[in-house]
Amino acid sequence: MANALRIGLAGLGTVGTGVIQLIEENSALIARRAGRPIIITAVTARDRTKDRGVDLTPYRWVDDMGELATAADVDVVVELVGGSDGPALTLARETIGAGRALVTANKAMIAHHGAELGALADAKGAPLKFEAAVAGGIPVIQGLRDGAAANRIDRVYGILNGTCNFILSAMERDGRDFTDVLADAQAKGFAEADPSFDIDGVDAAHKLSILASLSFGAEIDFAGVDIRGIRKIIAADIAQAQALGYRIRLIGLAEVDGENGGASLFQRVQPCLVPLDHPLANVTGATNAVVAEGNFSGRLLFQGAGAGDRPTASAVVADLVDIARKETGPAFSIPTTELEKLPRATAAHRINKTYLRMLVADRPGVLAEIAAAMRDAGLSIESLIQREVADGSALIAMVTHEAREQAVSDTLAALAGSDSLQGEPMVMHILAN
Ligand SMILES: NC(=O)C1=CN([C@@H]2O[C@H](COP(=O)(O)OP(=O)(O)OC[C@H]3O[C@@H](n4cnc5c(N)ncnc54)[C@H](O)[C@@H]3O)[C@@H](O)[C@H]2O)C=CC1
Ligand SMILES: N[C@@H](CC=O)C(=O)O
Ligand code: NA
Repeated sequence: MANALRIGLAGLGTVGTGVIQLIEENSALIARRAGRPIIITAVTARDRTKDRGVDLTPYRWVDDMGELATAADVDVVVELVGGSDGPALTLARETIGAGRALVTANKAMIAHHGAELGALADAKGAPLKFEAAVAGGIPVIQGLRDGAAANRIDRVYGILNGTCNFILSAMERDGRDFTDVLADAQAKGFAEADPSFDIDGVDAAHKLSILASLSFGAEIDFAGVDIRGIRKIIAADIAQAQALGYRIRLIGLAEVDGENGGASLFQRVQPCLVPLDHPLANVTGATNAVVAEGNFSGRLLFQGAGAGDRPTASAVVADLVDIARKETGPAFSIPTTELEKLPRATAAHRINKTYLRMLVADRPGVLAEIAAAMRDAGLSIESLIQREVADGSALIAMVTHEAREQAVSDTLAALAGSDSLQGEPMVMHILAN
């Protein structure tokens, strides 16, 4: 058998220890499929003495992470440290700069620096692979970059954050409290080091910007993602959504918009109401799902575990198998320097059905005031639930007919400052089938 592919592993947390376990447990199978053994030679993390439940004695411990970039006993660096900048980025630059392959699960780094790293990797002929960075164990990067390579894709969307999906589905199943479920997701290793990245939609936006680039051949534009997280969802939203025939999911959606004649890029992460008969409504727990619409393939649905040690390790090692087989090519779907810079699309013309939830003063005339604001903006109601929630307060939850986003903004602007409203209205779009 050919020479082993030798791995320098940076980061020994949830994903890093999963990679060690996978390479140990499936070594014979991996060697057969890769055409040569894949072995770990050197490892590094913050704390050498920590008990991680894996035996590190077969591997050379490296104190200075940067050493892996040029170490003589390393062919591929696997970066599982995290963080868009800092030591992960330095390691990535030095590794690729040295003409060496880099595998990473770091979506934050790819979303922010993918253009620079991809261009460097392409120029150096050094593989840069990041299957684990989007939707954990689901082979969606490979699916879009290779499997759907012959298609024009104009729309990609899905459930891209395991932590949020775990929280939303536990809240809907058990009526549990948000913070209580977040602690569970953290204990299972799903959440980011800073869980606000999950809850506030930033992690999903990192992934969406990478998916959009792969799907549309566009430059990554993370700063262009309109991001809303799940913090403002209350138990009543989940209950009302269910009563109206929906489930709430955090959805990332990217689309090539032709509204202004030329192509522009629309990217948004937001909680949406998903109709019960939509495939994404039944995606529960830390599962992710990505839908891509190819002009010849039709609708593709990728679904599987989006987070956690074993599924994420599966994606990391799949990248290593590709490198061992020398099946590489450019970092993105086309050479990085040829990715098109698409202008950002505006949203006012977009048409949605919309869920609006308002906490209001429970007194005569309030519903009429809301209805008048909606009428003036050209927004009509498809269904509505009103119930008293506390002395003097009522909750109104409604789904509108399809309307331009501008009509919803106009309605809310007309109601802003009204003393009938108690707190900010919650706005969520209905995901179209
Ligand atoms: N946990 C998950 O389910 C998934 C995580 N990812 C990504 O994988 C990467 C790793 O995530 P986890 O394993 O969950 O993180 P983690 O926090 O469990 O592990 C991070 C590891 O990096 C080491 N590290 C951090 N800063 C360091 C520094 N300055 N010097 C040396 N070592 C340092 C830590 O000691 C630890 O061993 C992140 O980029 C994350 O976004 C991607 C997909 C799924
Ligand atoms: N924190 C992320 C981990 C995987 O990317 C998530 O919850 O999806
Ligand atoms: Na993946």
